Amino acid sequence: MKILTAAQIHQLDLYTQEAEHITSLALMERAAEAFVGWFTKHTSLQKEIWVFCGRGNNGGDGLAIACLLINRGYKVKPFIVKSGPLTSDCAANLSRLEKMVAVTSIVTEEDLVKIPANILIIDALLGSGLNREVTGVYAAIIDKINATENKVYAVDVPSGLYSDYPAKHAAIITADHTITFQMPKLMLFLSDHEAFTGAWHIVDIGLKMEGAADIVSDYSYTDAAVIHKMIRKRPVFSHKGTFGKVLLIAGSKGMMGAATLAAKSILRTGAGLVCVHIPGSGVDIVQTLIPEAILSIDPNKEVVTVLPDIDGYSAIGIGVGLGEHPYTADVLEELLVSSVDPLVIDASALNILASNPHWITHIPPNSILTPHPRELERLAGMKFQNSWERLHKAIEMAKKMQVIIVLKGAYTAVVMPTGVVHFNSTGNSGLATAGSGDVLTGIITSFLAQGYSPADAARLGVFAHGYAGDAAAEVKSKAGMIASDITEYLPMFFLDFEE
Ligand SMILES: NC(=O)C1=CN([C@@H]2O[C@H](COP(=O)(O)OP(=O)(O)OC[C@H]3O[C@@H](n4cnc5c(N)ncnc54)[C@H](O)[C@@H]3O)[C@@H](O)[C@H]2O)[C@@H](O)CC1
Ligand SMILES: [K+]
Repeated sequence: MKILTAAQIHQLDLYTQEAEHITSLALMERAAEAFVGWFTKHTSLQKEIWVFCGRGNNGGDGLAIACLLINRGYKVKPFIVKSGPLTSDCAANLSRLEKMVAVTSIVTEEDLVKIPANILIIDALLGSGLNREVTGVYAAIIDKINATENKVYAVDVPSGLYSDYPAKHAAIITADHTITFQMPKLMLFLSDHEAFTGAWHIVDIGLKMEGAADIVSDYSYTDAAVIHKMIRKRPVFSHKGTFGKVLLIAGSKGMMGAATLAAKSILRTGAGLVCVHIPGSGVDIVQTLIPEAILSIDPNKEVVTVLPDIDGYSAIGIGVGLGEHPYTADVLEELLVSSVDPLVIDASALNILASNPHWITHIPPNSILTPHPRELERLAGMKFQNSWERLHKAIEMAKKMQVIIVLKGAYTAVVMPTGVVHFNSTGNSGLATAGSGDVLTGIITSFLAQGYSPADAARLGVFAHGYAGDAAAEVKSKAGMIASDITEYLPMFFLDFEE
């Protein structure tokens, strides 16, 4: 699903109105109904609801929401900012609401009343039309709402947060839930914004998505629909060679578990065969834990010192648990120089690269690098001030290096060599556990070996990893799940998307 800017969404609104011969007021009513559908499912009738509405169409949504909630028996106290003129749809909903209940006007800060405890708040002050710093009466209301302990539900976006770029001002609603219309906005994906957005949820307001076909966006959201189109069925007439042969160069003394996790994930993702090149001391461990894997044994017991024969493999992954011994670094250099096809590069291999930045030119184009934020900082040779800077540095690096960067975290960003970014939709905080990255490397390498393009292998891999993590968390809990559970729940992904 494309992620559109506020201006592009407005374009889509107009397209929908024209295509369906409906007014903007009717579309606003749909948005209000979609919000209320979510809201009534997740709240009870018991608490009074204060609805704060601004002068634009976000405020119009708030007023329409208030009407709908009153009709459903909720006790509602609405407020309208009247520091200037209202948009026509906002005014239309205000006169409708005023026939049902008294609406308190807020013209200046003096009109603000004390907000009691134990109510629910709907924030419909400012939406995607925000185009300047928030000051004056809007800022005063936002501060007052944020100072209470009440649960806050933001309509479309938390008021004060721009949809497409970070805000510099302080007056931004800190919502518990953001109910966003039709598609996620770019700002919902930045970790620094979690305090403002809370948990966010997409509700369908029936915009005609074919109107977005020609709209160009550098950002997209990898949801289940995308994956259903991407994933291929396994052919009936197949043998293990059909599904690719993976070489994994991994492990060092004390970190053989990483090699095991990645190798097992390669197999659980459906590759036909995996050969793991490990130091000698890991043989019993890996052979016992994964009898299905073939071993290539390094002459050194503790670290990888020799590059095995790389011919005949459909994909090669390097880095998990390797350590950064100088001999191991030499192996990485040799692999980079002698490879033509894209590689999957993770963990120790990324740190070795960060220490040897001149090797970057040897990385085969379209290779997949899977750094977590700290590893990206080391690769970039700088500290990032915030997640916006981090994302933009990743885009710059992916373009410059002509590689795919999988920037790991909530909504993992898969950044293409073109600069296009695909945010992932699956996963939970339980994935932030030791070994989870090793599992991801295994999954991506496996998809690559099965003939998916590097771009698809990265997006599929990240989605499947998150999906398996969600399935694991349902049974084992977010805190209680461990990396090997992600591997064990990978079959859930294939049952739901391939079978
Ligand atoms: N466009 C449409 O057809 C639809 C829009 N919808 C709603 O409309 C919202 C967008 O509405 P608008 O474009 O009217 O904009 P907003 O309601 O977000 O903003 C209202 C007005 O506030 C002004 N403003 C901007 N920044 C300000 C600031 N810092 N301080 C004070 N005033 C400021 C703007 O000039 C704008 O006219 C969406 O977020 C969504 O909630 C939905 O009803 C669905 C349909
Ligand atoms: K809002």
